Amino acid sequence: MSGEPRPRRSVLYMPGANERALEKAKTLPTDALILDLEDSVAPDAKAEARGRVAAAAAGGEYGHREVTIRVNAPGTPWHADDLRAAAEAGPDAVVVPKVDSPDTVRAVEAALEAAGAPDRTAIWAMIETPVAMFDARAIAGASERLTVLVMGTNDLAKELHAEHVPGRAPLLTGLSMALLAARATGRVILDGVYNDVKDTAGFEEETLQGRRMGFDGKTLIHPGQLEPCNRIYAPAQADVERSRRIIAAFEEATSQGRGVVTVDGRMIENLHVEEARRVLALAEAVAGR
Ligand SMILES: CC(C)(COP(=O)(O)OP(=O)(O)OC[C@H]1O[C@@H](n2cnc3c(N)ncnc32)[C@H](O)[C@@H]1OP(=O)(O)O)[C@@H](O)C(=O)NCCC(=O)NCCSC(=O)C[C@H](O)C(=O)O
Ligand SMILES: [Mg+2]
Repeated sequence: MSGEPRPRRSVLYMPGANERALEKAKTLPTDALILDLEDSVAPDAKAEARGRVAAAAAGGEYGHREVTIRVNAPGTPWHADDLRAAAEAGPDAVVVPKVDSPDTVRAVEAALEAAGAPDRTAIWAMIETPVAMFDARAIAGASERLTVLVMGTNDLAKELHAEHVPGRAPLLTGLSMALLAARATGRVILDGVYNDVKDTAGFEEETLQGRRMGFDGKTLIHPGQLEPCNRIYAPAQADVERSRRIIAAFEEATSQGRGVVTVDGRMIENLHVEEARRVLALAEAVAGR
């Protein structure tokens, strides 16, 4: 289920109880949506939000946007009902918070299948606890239905007793461990949210940091974060042109029996050509939006 260069530059959370936001999302330039039943929904509003979110996901009015439902965490009173409702709605994915072990993934998979979830409904696992960091590779590889890891940097900071600081030094170990797990298992991985919705410069700095680390996209909490996020996670025109030059130069070199060449003064080998092809495929997929 993974491996396709499907753009997931921007993945916007919205509170499942907020009807206006659910409606507004149909026109927002986001690659994917997470209709939230967990932290952004008060306990008294959970049941109503569940029905609202399931109807929105089943309604099929979100166009190219992937629609996912974030259920409440395993062990909470709402988890089983959320999974059943999500399975019946058949979204693109069910986002599971606070996944701490491969057994949790398998239990979610079994519950979705027992409730008749279609094959197209993937599992996205949130990696947001210290325990999950140490088991990230086993979690990521626990099921073929699991296609995406999602960083939960608010919960991670809370669990670590860490502060949110520019550069995210306290979180870098966890971010890197989850990234290694995603790449080791061929999964997509999304960066965590930036809480200050008015701080555009801070948001851009953190988004660029995530892209440079290797994330495939970022989770967001406000429509104002969409434009910079889509821009930063799309290959820039200069990268596209350089990728084309790399492929052309390497093809010419190999036709002459050489396995290495320079482009713009830098050594290019087969591995750089693979990366150039990945950039072009992503640019093409983004252009198709
Ligand atoms: C953060 C917010 C509470 C800010 O709300 P508000 O002050 O009302 O925003 P604005 O007035 O600027 O809103 C302008 C318009 O945009 C719409 N809007 C706002 N946010 C969204 C959204 N997320 N999706 C869709 N539309 C949105 C407003 O309705 C306004 O529309 P209009 O009236 O037509 O002008 C709010 O942005 C918000 O609730 N964000 C999402 C919060 C959320 O989902 N949190 C849970 C996920 S974060 C998390 O838990 C990560 C993880 O688990 C971890 O551990 O890190
Ligand atoms: Mg969280």
